[in-house]
Amino acid sequence: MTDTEPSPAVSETAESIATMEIRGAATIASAAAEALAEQAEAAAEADATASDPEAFRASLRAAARTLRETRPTAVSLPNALRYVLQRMEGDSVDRLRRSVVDASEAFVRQLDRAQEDLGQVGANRLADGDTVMTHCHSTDALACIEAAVEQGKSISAVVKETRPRQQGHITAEQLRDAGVPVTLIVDSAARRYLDEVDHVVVGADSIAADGGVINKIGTSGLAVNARERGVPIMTAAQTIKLHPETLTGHTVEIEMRDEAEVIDPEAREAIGEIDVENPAFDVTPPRYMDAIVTEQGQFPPESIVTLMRELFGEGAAEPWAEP
Ligand SMILES: O=P(O)(O)OC[C@H]1O[C@H](OP(=O)(O)O)[C@H](O)[C@@H]1O
Repeated sequence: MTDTEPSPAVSETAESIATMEIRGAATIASAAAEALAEQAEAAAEADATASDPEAFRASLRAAARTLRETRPTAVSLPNALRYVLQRMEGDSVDRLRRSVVDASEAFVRQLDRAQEDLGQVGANRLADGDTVMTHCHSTDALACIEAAVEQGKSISAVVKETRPRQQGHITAEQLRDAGVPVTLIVDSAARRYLDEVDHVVVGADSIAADGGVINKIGTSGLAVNARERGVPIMTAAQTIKLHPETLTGHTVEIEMRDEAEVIDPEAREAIGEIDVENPAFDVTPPRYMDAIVTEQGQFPPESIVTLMRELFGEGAAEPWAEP
């Protein structure tokens, strides 16, 4: 490891995020924070950085850049890196190391607490006997359903499989483990089943300042159909999903993934000359979303900007950039 080279632990985490072995906005955020702590431990031992505070700082910034470059859409990733790097302080390598490890642990604790708190808020929106529809796999959305079950409510679920990666299977398994009866459907059956559903509950990868919800591809179509059917839809999203750059007019980059996730290369070859596109996310305009549920309570999407200013008023610092 040279002074700016990421430790093997960081490279492994970055690779796992890029290949989606580690996935889901909150899980990515905690893995990134933990990887920075591992980088701090490794840099405190490495020849090039162990006795040079500036080289230590540079190696943490480089590690953060490696992690930042893995996937572009979930803002929880840069928000996690920001949280940890902004708390890196001290004039010796040992103090710097301690500050990074402490910040990383504090971040993960905060993340867990936030998910628990938002689960209670989301659960309050659900009534005994409700059927919910889910899309993709979101730990924040599941926290709401599981908290409702813990409140003693009887909840059942219609789970969309969520092509192309079928994260709905993970949701189905976790809900079943929580004692929720599950019906798994293909994505295109969603509108038909909305008639049997009381609530749609989804997660978010990023929330824009105008209240737009960036979530797994298919969320926006589901939201429009839910509105047409009169079924309320909520997004469960901890405040680390608020995207500070959108306060200054930036848009959220939508990740385009490999076409092999959509069609097997052989099948594609057999069809002949076609284009294949695989956007991983879409944007649901605020007018189609009933509520954004956070650990600080629920918000109409249009008012989320107030909370965003409060939490990220100073804008989107990039503490991983070279000074
Ligand atoms: O943070 P939690 O609620 O767990 O997940 C939030 C979102 O992250 C996932 O993205 P991907 O599967 O990583 O592409 C889904 O879009 C999900 O709604």
